Amino acid sequence: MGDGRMKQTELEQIQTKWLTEIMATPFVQGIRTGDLSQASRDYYVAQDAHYVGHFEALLAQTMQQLPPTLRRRAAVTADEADAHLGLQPSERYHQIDPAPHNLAYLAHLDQTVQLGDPLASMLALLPCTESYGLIAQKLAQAGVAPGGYTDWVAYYVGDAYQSAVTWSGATVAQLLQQSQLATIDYAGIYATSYQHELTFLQMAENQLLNKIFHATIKLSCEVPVRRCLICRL
Ligand SMILES: Cc1ncc(CN)c(N)n1
Repeated sequence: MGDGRMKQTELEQIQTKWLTEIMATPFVQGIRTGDLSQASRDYYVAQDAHYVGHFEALLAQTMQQLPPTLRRRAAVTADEADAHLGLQPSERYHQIDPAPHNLAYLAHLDQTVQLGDPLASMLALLPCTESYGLIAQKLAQAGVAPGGYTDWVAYYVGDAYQSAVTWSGATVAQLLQQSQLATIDYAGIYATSYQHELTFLQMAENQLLNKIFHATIKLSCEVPVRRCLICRL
């Protein structure tokens, strides 16, 4: 019989379920094969540059909620610019605004961190940190094709990133051990972040959307009042 508190195994089941779907997305597979359009990479990097900046601020807030013994000694921030460069974005990405799915993910993280409960905050942030560490390890194991985005994979399998993954997992494990019966839906918070991670990657390689944006961009050259909602061109 369980004691009503959340278990590590419950987290592992959630992680396995979502990671399987994440690995199957065309964007993740495109990183391995090199089959990603410029539009997809620009779109992803624009979204992620916005996301990472906000994530780092929320991680810094979470750090203040942790007992001092659990705080990370290494620098908290890593802007992931090298990972973005690894996807070879064009200058156009600077003109792409944050999309609703990105803002919805950040709103979930923000609302959770504002609860002020360190375990809830860490569980909301964990899918972000751990999923990319795992994605990159799996891609490296599968073997990145000659035209694939090896620098992106190298960034996330690198020691600096993997040590952040290890710290995040170990901190959650410690907080779980100390946790009392709670009214907060910890598993739900963690699963919701994973759902957002999947959507984020699905949106990055949405062929239909990319076609629409291209069509709109072409239109905007001739009819300036119609603008692409993403590029603002
Ligand atoms: C959306 C998202 N999730 C995770 C990561 C890896 N920190 C990222 N850069 N962006």
